Amino acid sequence: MLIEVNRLSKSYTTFQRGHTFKETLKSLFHRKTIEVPAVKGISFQVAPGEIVGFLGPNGAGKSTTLKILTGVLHPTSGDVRIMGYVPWKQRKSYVGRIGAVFGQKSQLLWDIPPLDAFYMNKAIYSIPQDEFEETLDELTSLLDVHEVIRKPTRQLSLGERMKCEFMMAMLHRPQIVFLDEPTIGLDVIAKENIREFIGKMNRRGVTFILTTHDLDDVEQLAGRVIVINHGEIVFDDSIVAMRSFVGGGKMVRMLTEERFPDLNMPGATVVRMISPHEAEIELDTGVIKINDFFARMNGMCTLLDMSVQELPIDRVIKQLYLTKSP
Ligand SMILES: Nc1ncnc2c1ncn2[C@@H]1O[C@H](COP(=O)(O)OP(=O)(O)OP(=O)(O)O)[C@@H](O)[C@H]1O
Repeated sequence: MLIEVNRLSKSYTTFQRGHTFKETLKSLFHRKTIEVPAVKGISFQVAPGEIVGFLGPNGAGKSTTLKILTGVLHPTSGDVRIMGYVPWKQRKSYVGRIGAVFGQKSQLLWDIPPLDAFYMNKAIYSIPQDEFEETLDELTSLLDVHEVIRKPTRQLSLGERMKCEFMMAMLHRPQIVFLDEPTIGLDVIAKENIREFIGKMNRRGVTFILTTHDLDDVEQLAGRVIVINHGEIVFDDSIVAMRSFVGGGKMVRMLTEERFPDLNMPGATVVRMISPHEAEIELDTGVIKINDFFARMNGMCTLLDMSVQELPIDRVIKQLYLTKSP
C-alpha cells in the first residue's frame, strides 16, 4: 500500500475564554485549557494510482488529516506510513516525494513570475537541469501557460494562478499529490482545465488525495470517496455506492406562473423559496418518481421552467448521516 493510516487521532489544545468581560479578564490570569478532538482514530489505506476524495462538512477534520499526511502537523496518536515514511518525522526527505496544492494558500510569490518561483523549487528539491527542463516544457504545454508563467503572479487570474500552483507542486515529479480545495473559486472552464490535468497526471501513475466541497470534483475524478464527520470516517467507497447508499435524491428547481403551490406530497420537500413563484424542491425518488412528481405538479399549476440536478454534496452527506444513525 502507498498510504497506510492506522487509528490516527489529533486533538488541539486551546484556551477557554470567558463569555463576560469579568470571565475574560479572569481567564487572562487563570488559563484553563480545553482539548478539541479534531480527528478521532481514523484508519484507511490508499493504493498507488488511486484518486481519493475526502469529503465532509466544515470542521469535520479534513484539513487536519491532510496536514498530518503532508507532515505539517504531528498527530496526538496513531500511525501513518506513506511510501515507507512517517511524514512528520522524516519531513525533509518525505516532502521531496510528495506535492501539495492548497486552494486557499499560494506557494508562488506575489511579485515575481511563476517561472522564477519554479527555478527556486528546482534549487530546493535539487532537480537536475535536464529533468527540470523536460518537466517544465511538458507541464507548460499540458496546461497551456507559455505566456502566463512569465507574468508577475499578482497579474494572473485565479485560474491561471491555480495552473501555476499545480506546476509548482509537480515539477519534482511527486508520486503523491495532496490537494485541499483545488478548484475553489474557479469558473467552470478553469475547473474543467484543472480536472483534466489531474486526470492526465493520474493516468501517468500519480496518486491524488483531495478535499473538496465540490461534488463535481469527486464525480469527475475520484474513484473513491472517504466521508468524514466529527473526526470519524462514516463512509469509504465509490461515489456510485454513496449515492445508492443514501437512495436516489434529486434537487428540482421550478418556476410557476401562479404563486408556487403548497406541496403536500410525501417525498417532495421545498427546501428554498427563491421567489413567490420559484422554489427548490428536494425529491426522494425512492418515495415519489420524478415522472409522478411532474404529473402532479402539472395538475396543480402552470410550469414555466424547471431543472433537475443531483443533490448537492452537503445534502447527500446529511442523508448519509441520517441513514447511518441508529
Ligand atoms: N489550530 C487549531 N486550534 C484549535 N482547533 C482547531 C485548529 N484547527 C482546527 N481546529 C478545529 O478542529 C476541527 C477540525 O477542523 P478542520 O480544519 O480539520 O476541518 P475541515 O474538515 O478541514 O473543515 P473545512 O471544510 O471548514 O475546512 C474543527 O472543530 C476546528 O475548529
